Amino acid sequence: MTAPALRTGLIGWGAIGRVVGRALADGAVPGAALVCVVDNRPLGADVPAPRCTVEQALERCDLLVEAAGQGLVREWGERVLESGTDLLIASTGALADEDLAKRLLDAGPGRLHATGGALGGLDLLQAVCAMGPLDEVRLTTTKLPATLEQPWMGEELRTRLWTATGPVEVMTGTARDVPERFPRSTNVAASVALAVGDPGAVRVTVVADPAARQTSHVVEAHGPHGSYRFEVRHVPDPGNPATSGVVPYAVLRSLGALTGRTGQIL
Ligand SMILES: NC(=O)C1=CN([C@@H]2O[C@H](COP(=O)(O)OP(=O)(O)OC[C@H]3O[C@@H](n4cnc5c(N)ncnc54)[C@H](OP(=O)(O)O)[C@@H]3O)[C@@H](O)[C@H]2O)C=CC1
Ligand SMILES: O=C([O-])CC(=O)C(=O)O
Repeated sequence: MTAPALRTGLIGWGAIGRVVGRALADGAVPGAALVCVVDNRPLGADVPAPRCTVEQALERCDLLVEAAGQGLVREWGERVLESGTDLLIASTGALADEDLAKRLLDAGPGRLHATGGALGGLDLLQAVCAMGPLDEVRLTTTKLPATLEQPWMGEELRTRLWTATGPVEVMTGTARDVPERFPRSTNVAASVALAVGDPGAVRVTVVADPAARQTSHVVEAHGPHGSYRFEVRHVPDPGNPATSGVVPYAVLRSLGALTGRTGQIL
């Protein structure tokens, strides 16, 4: 007998959500059925499932997929999990707030999951950390300047960003502070932190490069058991260049793993 399809709700009908929603409606993930879509904005005529509120989605769904932003995770994360609904998040940067991360990891009976998103190698880093802590973990993220401009930036940094003719370092910090400063662009830093178990241990450099037609993320780590380097270069989503085009497909892969699809690399 086949198990009933996981009733899946999607929060965020943007660059990630549209691809995920349409693929789910086309049956791309056997075992997951798109039930509803939540977004602040009008969804347009071609949305493949009814629009609803987060409260309504909690009544209708077994699993909510967050592709909206860190604010959604902050505002709704605990309520979703306490209602018994599972939550798969793209906006891992919300977990840079260690109090929130602890509350979400302790909450239930719903389970919290994070997609690997734009990064690879997190599974291996997690396995390595099970042998003991790493000595050093670094992430260097390079993106187009326009995707990195933030309201908190002063005149000097803003000018440096916009007049750059080559790579410009915009911020160095840890996975504790960087994802909050670039909430739509550096969730990957918090994802590395989730894999290694310590946001303060992940040194992050954010670089703006006007020639960066591809977004790059380089993770470097070493410790007593070995050295690791993962480098990815992604074509950005054409509608939202802060997001790499691969991310919705990473979310679909995560959904395939959650539904227990056979042959998955876990
Ligand atoms: N882990 C990873 O590797 C990555 C993670 N991300 C995360 O995924 C998020 C979504 O990315 P993307 O699809 O490109 O973003 P988009 O801005 O293209 O789409 C997000 C959509 O969600 C809506 N939204 C935001 N907040 C809420 C809310 N509280 N309730 C309902 N709808 C809401 C937005 O509406 P409005 O604009 O009106 O708020 C917008 O329509 C990013 O903000 C980022 O945090 C992105 C890329 C990679
Ligand atoms: O899509 C990417 O390359 C990464 C990204 O925006 C994020 O981590 O928030």
